[in-house]
Amino acid sequence: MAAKDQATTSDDAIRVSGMEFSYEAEDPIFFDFNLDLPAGSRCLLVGANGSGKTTLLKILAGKHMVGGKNVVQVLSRSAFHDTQLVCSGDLSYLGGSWSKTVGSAGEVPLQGDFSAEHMIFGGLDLSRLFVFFVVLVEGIDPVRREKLIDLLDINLQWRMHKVSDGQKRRVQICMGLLHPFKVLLLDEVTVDLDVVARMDLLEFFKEECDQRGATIVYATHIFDGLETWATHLAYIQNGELNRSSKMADISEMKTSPNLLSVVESWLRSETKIDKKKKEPVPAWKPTPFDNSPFRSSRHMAYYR
Ligand SMILES: Nc1ncnc2c1ncn2[C@@H]1O[C@H](COP(=O)(O)OP(=O)(O)OP(=O)(O)O)[C@@H](O)[C@H]1O
Repeated sequence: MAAKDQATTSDDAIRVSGMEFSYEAEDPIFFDFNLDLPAGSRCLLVGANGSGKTTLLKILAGKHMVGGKNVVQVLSRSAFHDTQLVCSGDLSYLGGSWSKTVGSAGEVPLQGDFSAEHMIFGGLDLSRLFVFFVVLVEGIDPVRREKLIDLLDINLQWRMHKVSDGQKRRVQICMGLLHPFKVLLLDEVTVDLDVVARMDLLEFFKEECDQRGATIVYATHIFDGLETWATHLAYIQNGELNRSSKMADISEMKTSPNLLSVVESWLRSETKIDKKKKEPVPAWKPTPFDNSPFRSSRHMAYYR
């Protein structure tokens, strides 16, 4: 699926070929990185802390520019250059911590009078609003909105400055899902949710992919219930795509169908390799013999 030399198909929702990226004045995070995902897939993005998951999701969301115009394509359009991808709501990114203003929550496309720009210019701070106003975005299918409000158990009378982190997160997720996205990028968004909200949300995502052909990439460290949820898995190690395949093709899952143990074993062996690489070369220590006229090569060899 992901190999550079493997032919991509026209129904790929995500296509990354030969991508290189580095943060300003830093060593490259990605070098010649390739990933293809077919429309309708639900791909888990796994990897150790700092391996590059968030960076990759942000690149797919068009938030970071990479060299070359068609290197990162979402729905056959350039993720960075085609701003309509996000503005239309076809591409939605949900991640990071909840922010108080629409300006930052504007990762979610808001339309109509409640547009992100309008709110920023108005200097309006979402944090004191009734949730009712936050989710009442114009041009949204009311049935879909009701479904999401019900699914996420959102009380429209909540005041944003008086709700818990998990409740804020539910509102953020609701806003991000109001528009029927075609590609959804999720960066560990279920972390504040209780188990019922999380499982219901995963089921909703599954329906979106199965019924509408939407594509989801989900970076997470929480694997409960994901064995049967995901269709694909991409494992990033230090900016390299270590594995990328259909879930059904992961050989380790056939012997132990427990995703947590499988990923844990990958990360543990990765840590061992990294530790070996980092093992310091024993430093040469000067000894009393070094300055002695009687020192022998045997002594020197012993101390080095
Ligand atoms: N704004 C930045 N400037 C410079 N380096 C950064 C920046 N953001 C991330 N990095 C570096 O890029 C690498 C990948 O970070 P990234 O956040 O993509 O990892 P991650 O896999 O999402 O990690 P985690 O599982 O901890 O969320 C890390 O080495 C990190 O230090």
